[in-house]
Amino acid sequence: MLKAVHFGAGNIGRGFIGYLLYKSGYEITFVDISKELVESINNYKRYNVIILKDNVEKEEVKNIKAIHIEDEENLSKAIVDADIITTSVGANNLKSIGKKLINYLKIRKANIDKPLNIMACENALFATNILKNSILEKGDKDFIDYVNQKIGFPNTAVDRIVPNVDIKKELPIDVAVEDFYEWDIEKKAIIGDVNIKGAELVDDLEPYIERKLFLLNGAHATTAYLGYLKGYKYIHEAIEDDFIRNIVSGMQEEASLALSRKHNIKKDDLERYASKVIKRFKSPYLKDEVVRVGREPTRKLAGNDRLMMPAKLCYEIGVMPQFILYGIAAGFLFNYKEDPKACEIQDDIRNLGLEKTISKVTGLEENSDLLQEIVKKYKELKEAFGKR
Ligand SMILES: NC(=O)C1=CN([C@@H]2O[C@H](COP(=O)(O)OP(=O)(O)OC[C@H]3O[C@@H](n4cnc5c(N)ncnc54)[C@H](O)[C@@H]3O)[C@@H](O)[C@H]2O)C=CC1
Ligand SMILES: O=P(O)(O)OC[C@H]1O[C@](O)(CO)[C@@H](O)[C@@H]1O
Repeated sequence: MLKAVHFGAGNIGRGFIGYLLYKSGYEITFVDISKELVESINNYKRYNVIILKDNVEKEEVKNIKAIHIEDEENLSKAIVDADIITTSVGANNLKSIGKKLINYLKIRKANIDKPLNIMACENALFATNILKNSILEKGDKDFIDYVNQKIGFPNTAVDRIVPNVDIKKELPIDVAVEDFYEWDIEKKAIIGDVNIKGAELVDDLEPYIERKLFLLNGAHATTAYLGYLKGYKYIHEAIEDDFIRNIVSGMQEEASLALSRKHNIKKDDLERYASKVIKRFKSPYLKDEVVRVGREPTRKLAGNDRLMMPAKLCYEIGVMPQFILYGIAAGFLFNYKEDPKACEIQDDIRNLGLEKTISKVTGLEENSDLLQEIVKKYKELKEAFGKR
């Protein structure tokens, strides 16, 4: 049986990547930092994926086990035997995974000679490259040659909304997911074969990653930050608010203009994709909390992420992205106390001032047009809704 090692046994790990790997005939070894989650997986040796729609479906995932990230002996064995390694740990945790993989890949090099593909499945542009660079950065020539010849590092775009929804579960590790999913994998970077049911191998991945990161994740973050500001708990409630939906659709139009210019994608293809995303947000089954979708705002408001990237692309073609900037401004008003990164931004606004904080998070110059527009929109939104 084909063997997969997956780092990050969370929502996406179990609800999407693990689900499709199992359906493709892989035996899955999950690796996680949570001892409780590792014990739970080894205790039950299976879990259910609950597909949230009008007639809820349940699909079982079996042939699984789990290893704790510090269990060096078993992790080493799993890496040596693996046919595929995937991650869904959060883009900010990729570098630490890469560093851990170095020694295990050196042991693999000395013991086995079969192709291996490593794929990061994160909401970030070219996340697999981040992982690959952290594996190679201190390597000697022999190791670098081995990695470049024997290991494929395809980038991916992963899309399935997997909320932390509170529903009746048979097992504590069951996971509830939206009905939709899309997994695009960079064909040219694969070594040997990767056959995953439901995943699509694409020649040019960049348009897929940027379309998803801007039109889904960017729209999602905009809905989340404005929804939080107006006191909504769930995405499906916030997207029904006309003021919010108007800004979200406007930001999708701006991002679509940038995408169509950069990747020569037909406008009506992007419009169809964008309106399907809004329909997905409206699903009342997901009960997706705005504070999950808006989590870690320092990452989501950063210069290389889902809002600033399309904003800069618009500005470069002479368009001031008014709606995208409302989403970014709302992100700086996201003062959710349970989110350490949201608290970091609010502390900085108090200590450094608004303009310095926006510059620190987004990478924009303080005197830039985009930053000054964000400041204006921040003040407008705060005046109108900032009572929280
Ligand atoms: N939840 C969703 O709807 C989607 C999430 N994603 C992306 O998938 C990734 C994971 O997201 P979720 O599954 O929602 O988060 P999650 O928090 O449910 O799962 C992350 C898992 O990774 C584990 N983890 C964290 N650092 C680790 C490390 N250094 N070593 C091993 N395990 C580690 C955590 O213990 C947790 O179990 C993120 O990059 C996210 O952006 C992508 C598409 C959809
Ligand atoms: O996982 P992140 O990047 O923190 O943000 C959550 C986003 O990812 C998604 O899981 C979809 O990719 C959505 O739930 C949301 O847009």
